[in-house]
Amino acid sequence: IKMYLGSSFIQEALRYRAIKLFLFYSMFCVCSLISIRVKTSVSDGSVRPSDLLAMFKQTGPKTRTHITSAEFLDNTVELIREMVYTHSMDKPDLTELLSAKDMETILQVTGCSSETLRHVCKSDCVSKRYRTITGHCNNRENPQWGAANTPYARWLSPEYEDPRGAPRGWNPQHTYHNHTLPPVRSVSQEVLYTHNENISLDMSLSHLLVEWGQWIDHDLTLTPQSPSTAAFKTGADCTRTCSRDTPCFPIQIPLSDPRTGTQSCMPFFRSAPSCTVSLGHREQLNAITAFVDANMVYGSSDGLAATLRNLSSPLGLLAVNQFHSDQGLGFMPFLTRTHLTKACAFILLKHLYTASNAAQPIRIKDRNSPFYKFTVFMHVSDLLNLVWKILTWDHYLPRVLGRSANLALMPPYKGYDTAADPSISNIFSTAAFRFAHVTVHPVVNRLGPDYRLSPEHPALPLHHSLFASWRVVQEGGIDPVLRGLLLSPAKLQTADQMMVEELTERLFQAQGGLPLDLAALNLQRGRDHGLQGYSAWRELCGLFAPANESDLAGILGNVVLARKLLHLYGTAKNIDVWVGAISEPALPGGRVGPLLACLIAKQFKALRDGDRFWWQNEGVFSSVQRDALRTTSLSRIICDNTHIRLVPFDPFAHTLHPDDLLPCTRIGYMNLSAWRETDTDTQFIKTMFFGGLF
Ligand code: HEM
Repeated sequence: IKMYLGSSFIQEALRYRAIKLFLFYSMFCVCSLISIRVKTSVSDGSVRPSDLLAMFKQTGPKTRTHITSAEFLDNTVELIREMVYTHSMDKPDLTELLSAKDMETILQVTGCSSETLRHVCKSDCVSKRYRTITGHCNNRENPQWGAANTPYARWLSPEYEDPRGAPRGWNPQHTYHNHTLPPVRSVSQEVLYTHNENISLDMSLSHLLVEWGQWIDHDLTLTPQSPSTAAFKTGADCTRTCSRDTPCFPIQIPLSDPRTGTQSCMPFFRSAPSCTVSLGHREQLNAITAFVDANMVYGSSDGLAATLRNLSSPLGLLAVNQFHSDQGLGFMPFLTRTHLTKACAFILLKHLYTASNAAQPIRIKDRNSPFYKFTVFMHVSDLLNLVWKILTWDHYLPRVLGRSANLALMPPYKGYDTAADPSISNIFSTAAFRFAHVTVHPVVNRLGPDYRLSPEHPALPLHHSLFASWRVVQEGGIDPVLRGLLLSPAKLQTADQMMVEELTERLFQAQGGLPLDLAALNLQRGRDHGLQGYSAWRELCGLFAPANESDLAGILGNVVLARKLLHLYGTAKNIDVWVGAISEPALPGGRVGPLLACLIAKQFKALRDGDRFWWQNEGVFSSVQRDALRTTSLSRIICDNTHIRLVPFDPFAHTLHPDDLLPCTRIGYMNLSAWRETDTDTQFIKTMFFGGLF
């Protein structure tokens, strides 16, 4: 017989949690309002690296509403667990304690039921023809699949430190498979650390390929932090004791670390939880659509999409910056006040914005122009997201996976598969697609029109280029940077040169404050999301799990590295999956080993097969249009949207010498005549979208 807790018990928990949450958020507002540190930091040029990271993960109002509900739910569930907890009851299972009706009440009061509500999909001709900006209803039977503000998919269940979802390693003494987890910073120092000088180069790949990966990533994943973290940043976040009620999970600095003395830990804030109906384990959410739909250009919400468009014309073009241009070519506009949150927890951003004068263009000399967004690709119109896909699947992926792995893992397209869930998986965003962090070169070269280093704009160490969009405006526009990317090779990933110290020792340092460490962040993020260890992921991919040092040395092709990892982790089962995966030697012709190839291909295959609007799907384009699309090239895009007149035939391949470049006149155009519309089509669009106004 089931003994449920009963409604009054649940009501009590909800009431108590609501009050606590209210006080919690009010406290943030007060803390933030009295904080003059952030305000002044804008003008004196010292924004803390952790503030920049939070800005990096900045999200819109829809995401914030979702997170607030999810945190309320998370807190309530925890309170119920605490209230019924006894020592004999190790893992109170809520489904045993709550009736279906009580669960529904909890979901409703917290707001999670409306967040997880099934979307009703329209069936008019517009929805048959065009994707929604939020990604909903791409799959009509499962409208949430791939939509913005939905939880990441889990390909393997998470393993947290406790039923509530405490991150792995929360208690450093906690053992997994009879071993404790090493501090992430020790792994970063002992396995990943690489001097900036004398790094090996990948002489067959341009650095543009690496940047393309990051660009695509911004189309696929954005994991928000809890809004409440803004308030923690206003205090001495690193030294404060983080309790289970606070979303911080600082990265400890081991005694052997050169940072000891200046820093006792690095700030780290947990990813926000997401609303889940099952009240099971903690999940994280993707704030943007999963689909490769160029949402980093067009937005993932109707509100943002509208502000990014030039609504004064019927052409559906993007809005351009009214104050600055790249020698006649448009930059994206500055963010307006409406993009910024009114929520107290995001007051940090508000301070930054107010300080840089909302009504006026941000003074670009200010070197702190985080709200200034630009991209060379913005000149390109709606065809762009198709071009995106072709460049990614046909040009980028074969180089990352290697030709034969690409053929094996990405078989030819067979049509839209309604059973394929295109949602981004947690492992992909938290570990697999971060593989490219180890291919980032520590220097940003800027080249003049003749593709030679220009004395006017010398090469920059990477940390001087991050969050320095003002440089593009003041130091010659996008062209010198793009030429640099075209002619510079990528960094080669090797077992003894993993991640450059620009990223492990100087991340976001240029703005002041103690720098972050990207390797440590990746590892800690994996633990924050409860990702299982290396061996479990190998097994998921049908690869054998190493049982001892010689197995691991065999897989990694390197005894020293295997020994180092086992010295730190004790067992291959515990190796954080990101570091285990990047330690595997690359497959022939590719840049990743077997585990990463499996995980990356699985994700991209799901994105292709589970997208109703995939360009090869019957009925999306005519065969003439498909043939035209295949002739697209990144070189042509560069020629059409910059002042660059000499380009490589294949911009993802490394070009050794400027003499090997081709004039733009020799780069073919995509034939757009296949898109010429009939009068009926034009009339249809005018009526549907503009009510016949134009
Ligand atoms: C200069 C180069 C880069 C820098 C400075 C950089 C920095 C960062 C930082 C700070 C994070 C957040 C870390 C955390 O707190 O969890 C991150 C996340 C991530 N990065 Fe990079 N990254 C770079 C290049 C790349 C490239 C080339 C790729 C892929 C090809 C990539 C893929 C990702 C992914 C998938 C995430 C997770 C995003 C999310 O879910 O929100 N990054 N990166």
